Amino acid sequence: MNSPIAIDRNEILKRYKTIDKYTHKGIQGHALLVGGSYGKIGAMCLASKAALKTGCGLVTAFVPQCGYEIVQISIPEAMVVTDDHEKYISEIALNLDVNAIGIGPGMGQKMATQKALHDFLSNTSLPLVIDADALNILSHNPSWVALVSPRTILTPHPKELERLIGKWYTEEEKFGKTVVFSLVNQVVIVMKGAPTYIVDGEMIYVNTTGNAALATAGSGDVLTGMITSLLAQSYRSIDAAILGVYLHGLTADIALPETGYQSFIASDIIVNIGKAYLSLES
Ligand SMILES: NC(=O)C1=CN([C@@H]2O[C@H](COP(=O)(O)OP(=O)(O)OC[C@H]3O[C@@H](n4cnc5c(N)ncnc54)[C@H](OP(=O)(O)O)[C@@H]3O)[C@@H](O)[C@H]2O)[C@@H](O)CC1
Ligand SMILES: Nc1ncnc2c1ncn2[C@@H]1O[C@H](COP(=O)(O)OP(=O)(O)O)[C@@H](O)[C@H]1O
Ligand SMILES: [Mg+2]
Repeated sequence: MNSPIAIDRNEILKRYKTIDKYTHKGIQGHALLVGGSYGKIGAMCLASKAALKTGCGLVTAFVPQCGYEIVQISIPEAMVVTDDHEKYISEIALNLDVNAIGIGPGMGQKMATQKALHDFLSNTSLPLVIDADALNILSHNPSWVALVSPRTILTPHPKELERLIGKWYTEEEKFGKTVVFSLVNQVVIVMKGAPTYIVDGEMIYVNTTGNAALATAGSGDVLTGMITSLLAQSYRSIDAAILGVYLHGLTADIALPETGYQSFIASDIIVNIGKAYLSLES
């Protein structure tokens, strides 16, 4: 295994793009977030708001009908399109001009949702982030991984990674299997944890920001929104993954003196994205 490249400020400044003075929301990128189910619409609220705060121009959330008012009221800046089903996603039918899609947070794994994911993957070649239940559905249906477009970003936590690649017995075996999965399927894998590693074929990166405050409900959902936003802003997959993971961790480092480990919640990541960006400008 190649020794990992540290994702530090230097690596970030090689990739970070400042905003053009004359940009407008129409060219700043449109991110679509797909997910949510009854009782887990919050995951989509977090992902959608994080996408907006990471800088894309437009965000649309695709949720089951029970999520309509929740997302509209909690994030007035986001647009909402609903599935035909009340409580879970049953068909991802939309006719929108978007630049990137993040799918999975809070989505559940109902049979109809599984079929919806299958049909969606068969029909999209847009830049994509696959997280949470969308990853779990792929683990249940391994042949569907072949439907995933090259350069797609997968963001598993350790349990989701195990479901995807199978059990490992040593760290070396875990990385070996992840590298093979990345090479065979041509995907970028964000191995979330402490620390987070990013695997792009044989290239392995290790993040240097973040702390245990991030061990809180919804912090992965926020990361999905952030990376999807960066993809929508035309960052290459590997750069979106690297920059998203770095900024996400940096928010927790910035907030820690005020919140401590215990009272930091996923919304605090979103609140501190601005300060994380500003620290790149100074
Ligand atoms: N407000 C909302 O709407 C929210 C909605 N959410 C949505 O809920 C759905 C289910 O997602 P989920 O991740 O909670 O469940 P699941 O895949 O069974 O994994 C849990 C198990 O994985 C493990 N594990 C996790 N991290 C680990 C680590 N760092 N290091 C080691 N192990 C780790 C750990 O396993 P254990 O160690 O207990 O065996 C843990 O018990 C999903 O759609 C998500 O988006 C949530 O985001 C919450 C907020
Ligand atoms: N102890 C920790 N130190 C640093 N980062 C952590 C720690 N625990 C969790 N994280 C980060 O928090 C996020 C958790 O993601 P995930 O488990 O998908 O949360 P959720 O599904 O609740 O949104 C990941 O980005 C992970 O790297
Ligand atoms: Mg998660």
